[in-house]
Amino acid sequence: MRGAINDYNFYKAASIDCRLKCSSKVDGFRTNYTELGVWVDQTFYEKVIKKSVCLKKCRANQFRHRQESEGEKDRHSIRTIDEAFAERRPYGYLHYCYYKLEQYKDAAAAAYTFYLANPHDMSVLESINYYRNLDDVEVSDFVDLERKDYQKLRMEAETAYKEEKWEESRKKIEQALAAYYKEEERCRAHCEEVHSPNIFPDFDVNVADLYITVLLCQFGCEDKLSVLLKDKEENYLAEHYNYLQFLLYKLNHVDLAVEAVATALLLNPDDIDMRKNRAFYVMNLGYHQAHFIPRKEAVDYVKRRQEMDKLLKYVMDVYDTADQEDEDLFTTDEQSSSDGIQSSSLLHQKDHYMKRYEQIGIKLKAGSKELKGKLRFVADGLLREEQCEELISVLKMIKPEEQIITNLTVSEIMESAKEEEENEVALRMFLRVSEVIRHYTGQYFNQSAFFIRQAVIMCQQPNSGKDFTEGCIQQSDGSCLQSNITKTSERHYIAIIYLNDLTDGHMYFLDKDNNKQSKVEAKCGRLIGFQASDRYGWNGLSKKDRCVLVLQFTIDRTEDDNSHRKAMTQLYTAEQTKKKGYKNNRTQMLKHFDNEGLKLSMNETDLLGKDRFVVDGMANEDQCRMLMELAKMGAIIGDGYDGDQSPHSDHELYMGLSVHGASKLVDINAINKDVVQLYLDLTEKGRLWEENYLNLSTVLYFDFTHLVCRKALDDGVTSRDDLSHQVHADNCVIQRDGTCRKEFPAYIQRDYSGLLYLNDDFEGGEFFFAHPNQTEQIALKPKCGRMVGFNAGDYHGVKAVMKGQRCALAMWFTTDSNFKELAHIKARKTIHKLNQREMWNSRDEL
Ligand SMILES: O=C(O)CCC(=O)C(=O)O
Ligand SMILES: [Fe+2]
Repeated sequence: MRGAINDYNFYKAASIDCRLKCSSKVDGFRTNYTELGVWVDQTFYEKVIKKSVCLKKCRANQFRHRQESEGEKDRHSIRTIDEAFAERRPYGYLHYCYYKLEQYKDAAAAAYTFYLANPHDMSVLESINYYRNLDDVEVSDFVDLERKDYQKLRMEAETAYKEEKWEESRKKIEQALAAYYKEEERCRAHCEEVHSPNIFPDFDVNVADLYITVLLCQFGCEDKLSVLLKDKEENYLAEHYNYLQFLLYKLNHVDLAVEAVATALLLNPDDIDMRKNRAFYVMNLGYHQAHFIPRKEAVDYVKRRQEMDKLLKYVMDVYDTADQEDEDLFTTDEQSSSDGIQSSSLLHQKDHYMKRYEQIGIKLKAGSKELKGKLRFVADGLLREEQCEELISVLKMIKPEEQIITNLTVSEIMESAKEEEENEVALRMFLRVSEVIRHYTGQYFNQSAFFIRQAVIMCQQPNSGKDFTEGCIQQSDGSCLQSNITKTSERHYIAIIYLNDLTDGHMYFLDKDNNKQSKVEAKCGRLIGFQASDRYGWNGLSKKDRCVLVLQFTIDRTEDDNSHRKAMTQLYTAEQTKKKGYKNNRTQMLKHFDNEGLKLSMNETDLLGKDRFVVDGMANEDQCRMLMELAKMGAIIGDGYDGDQSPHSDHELYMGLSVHGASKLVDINAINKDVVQLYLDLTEKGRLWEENYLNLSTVLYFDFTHLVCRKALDDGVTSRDDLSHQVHADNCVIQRDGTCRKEFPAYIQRDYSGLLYLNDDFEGGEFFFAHPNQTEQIALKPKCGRMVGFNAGDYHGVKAVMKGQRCALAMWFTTDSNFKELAHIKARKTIHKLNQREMWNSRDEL
């Protein structure tokens, strides 16, 4: 029996070897059309003939020393034998023989091998139980004698994985994959072997019929191989890439991990976990759609299976049924229209995104017509004023030395961010903004594979720019316009974003004779997109620095600059380490607050909702008065609402002062620094309370902080049925059906909200929580030092302020450090600087 198994295995392996060898040999042939006449597709039949010759030779050679049995010539009996071996029937006999010979270890292995293919066979189960109870048989004796390399390696990989030996596991998984693909190829070759014809009565029909049988068999290879022990495993092959992505991530090969994600999703697009992984790489590590390219081996595999599938479907639909002679397999409707679908969906996608961008304030201002060039556009609203200022100040901080042109790259900010927290926040913003610009520009130009090639912040001093007339037309990198434009720049695009408003120093597009075609004025947040081969230049500057953010894009993946992803990864890792070490010392903190006189007035039970609280004593009367005073002096009407003085109610005046605004006022000496210090301290106290009271396991960051007043207008209206602030949630848009959707233009990054009230000398103005149908759930009256906190997704509103003015410190928190409000750090720095100056001054006086 052992001899039979050995013989069979040899026969099978040798035949497959011959087939593979001969296939690869004929695949290399170029067909000579004159050799065989024109009555058939020569390429195909010539290959068949040559392969047949090769096979005959190869087999004769392989089986030289073996006797060819009668059965070898009889395909039918070969198939029967094949089935018997596939079901492992010989092992059923084998284990019984060993049993009789009292070789129990061998018997155990044979029985186990048989059992794996016949798990429902009661007698073999009994035998296994019997062997298991024997003294000289151990668990390790139950081995699968037919186990293939690809299964063995996969098991070893899983063992290493469980033991957290990442490198070893990765190596094994890669080997398992290589072994799988090899085994699958052999499986397909074997299909040809088993179903090969040896008689040709009706040549064409027979060849076709037989080919279909082979095809069916080959298509089944995946199922056949998707077994580790005895049961078929779902997504067997895809699982390898699942392991791989985790291992590669652990081993810090993030680019390769991304490739594994793409491959896993190619093989199993419905894998929810893998989709989440993809989102993780995009959100946290700076990858985008075009980076997710699956491995070639899997692409080929899938393509081959699709082709087989298509052919088989064709067979089902057409070949077996009717006389549709003209049916052409290779120009099906699906295929001919697919290009059309693709391009129209790309256009559709562009429209979709452009609308979305409009909702968040990014507006297209000019296109090719206005700018007089095919691929050009101008859009506004890419950056807010404070973001423009921030990017400029980062440059000035890192490179303070005076230069005509100063450039700052992502890597340089990354270096500086290691020491300065402020620069870290700026770096996050820079990366976020660059990504938006990349996506926007790519969408505009209908390029889905769009990569950043280079990104710099650049400032140029006044009067250093040469005008057109002086023979140098300056480009975004400070060089002069070249007359010979290289061909390579066709695949490059440029985006220039102005960081300041200027009355001069505008950009011009030029024709080939350097005549001005169109002009774009400088304005913070204005984006100009165009092809790198376009001719453009700047007017000489006269008054202020001209600062811009310049992004160069490429559609060639090999030119993709990875410093953005490196920076994102660095930030993410640092954040994770910080989070690990982070333990909020809840009890101690709350005790400290208790000593300070803070008192919890209402908890989540009182307030009818999880994560809600009201705490009193957060500020004393003096502190409230000082902040009311600050609001009176510094609050801007319509702040945060584009200057709209009554954004919520026509009968009230709305005004606000952000931390950013307050810090600007101290900087120009318009307000006292101590009151800004108080602004910072009280909001920090509120933040700490909320983080500790809610017992959050992560840090709460400020996302936005606003000192806000709502003042009843003296408009003679005494009865009102409107609200001071309609029912809303702080991080989502309430839908008609009462659900809330986290989408633009809501501030979806906000996780928790807090309001610290400063006064109670007004009428109306109660805060209330609301039901999904927007009716009142529970209301409370503001007063000095009272803070209400809640989940930013909770529905709430403010009743009409009937008389007087109602002020509060509004705080919105996020757990996402990417949105950390930079102004708090900045304001502290400014105050620190002023304190130091004061100290020096008082020393001088002594
Ligand atoms: O001032 C209040 O009590 C609430 C204000 C509010 O909900 C908001 O501005 O989002
Ligand atoms: Fe709100």
